[in-house]
Amino acid sequence: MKKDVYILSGFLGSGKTTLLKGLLESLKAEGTKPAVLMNELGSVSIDSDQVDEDTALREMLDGCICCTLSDKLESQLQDLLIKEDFGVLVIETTGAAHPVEVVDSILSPLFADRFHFKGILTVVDGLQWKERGSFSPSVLHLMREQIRHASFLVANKVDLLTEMEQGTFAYDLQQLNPGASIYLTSHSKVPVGAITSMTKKDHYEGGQGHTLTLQAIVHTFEAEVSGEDFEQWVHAHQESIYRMKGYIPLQGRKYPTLFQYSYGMPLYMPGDMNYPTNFVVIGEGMDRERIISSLKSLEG
Ligand SMILES: Nc1nc2c(ncn2[C@@H]2O[C@H](COP(=O)(O)OP(=O)(O)OP(=O)(O)O)[C@@H](O)[C@H]2O)c(=O)[nH]1
Repeated sequence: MKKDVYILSGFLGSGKTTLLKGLLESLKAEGTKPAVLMNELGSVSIDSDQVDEDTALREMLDGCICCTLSDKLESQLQDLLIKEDFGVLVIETTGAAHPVEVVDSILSPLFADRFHFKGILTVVDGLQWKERGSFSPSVLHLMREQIRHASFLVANKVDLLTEMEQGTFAYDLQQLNPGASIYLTSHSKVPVGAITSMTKKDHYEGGQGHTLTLQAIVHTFEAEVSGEDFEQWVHAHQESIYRMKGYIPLQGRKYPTLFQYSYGMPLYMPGDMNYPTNFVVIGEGMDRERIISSLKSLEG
């Protein structure tokens, strides 16, 4: 059975670890075995003490999961799958991470049959939000991105806001991400059922084309495809697709070819094994059925 994966995002100090602790307790109380992958920017882990010993934990220290550690993330995920018994995986990103880059690894063709990506939970600190004018434009941009891509928003630290400020806070978040569920909380207290039932709001599978909504589509090639046809397909779709990756069974090659595409750059790497021929595309405003049928039509 596929394991559910949640990505925990939110700016530094917003209340992610506080949310994680509560979430782990609630999952265990309802009989689900969680595992945690924790990323911290520093070389020493601080938050891992918050996870009890009977929860499988992997840590990625001294760098950000979304850039320098992205290869390591894949190996940590493999390791968890091989060695640990769990039903749900929670990945806590650093406050500086762009969550979409992490989604990218989860949606790796390697894990298409193993993980079910449930969505991004973003914790927002109400006080930080109120005083966001004091942050640099790049930090502000990151905060907005973390909010925009969430399936579920935890509007935290409302104990530090007046009622009027709480209303403005919720309104601002709704404006930035109208598709997300929003919970006003203090100490990140969210009922676990609200989180586990957020699948239907999951933007990453079968999204309905909201302009700010990212979708991921997975296609498994059932037959070989011509390299030339595939190249043309990529060219024709680069407007709406940000990221593509997967193992393509190209004609004339013994093993599927690893294909990577990001920011307009395609890259082909000859394969050396019979990897599953899963192909993942991530973009906005894509027509899922057309994408799948056009990929199928490449199979000769
Ligand atoms: N007043 C108040 N404090 C809170 C609330 N939620 C969390 N805190 C405190 O805020 C601090 C940061 O909380 P964490 O849960 O560690 O935040 P984080 O997002 O994991 O922090 P980083 O890992 O550094 O990014 C801690 O001291 C918490 O006790 C809240 O709702 N109200």
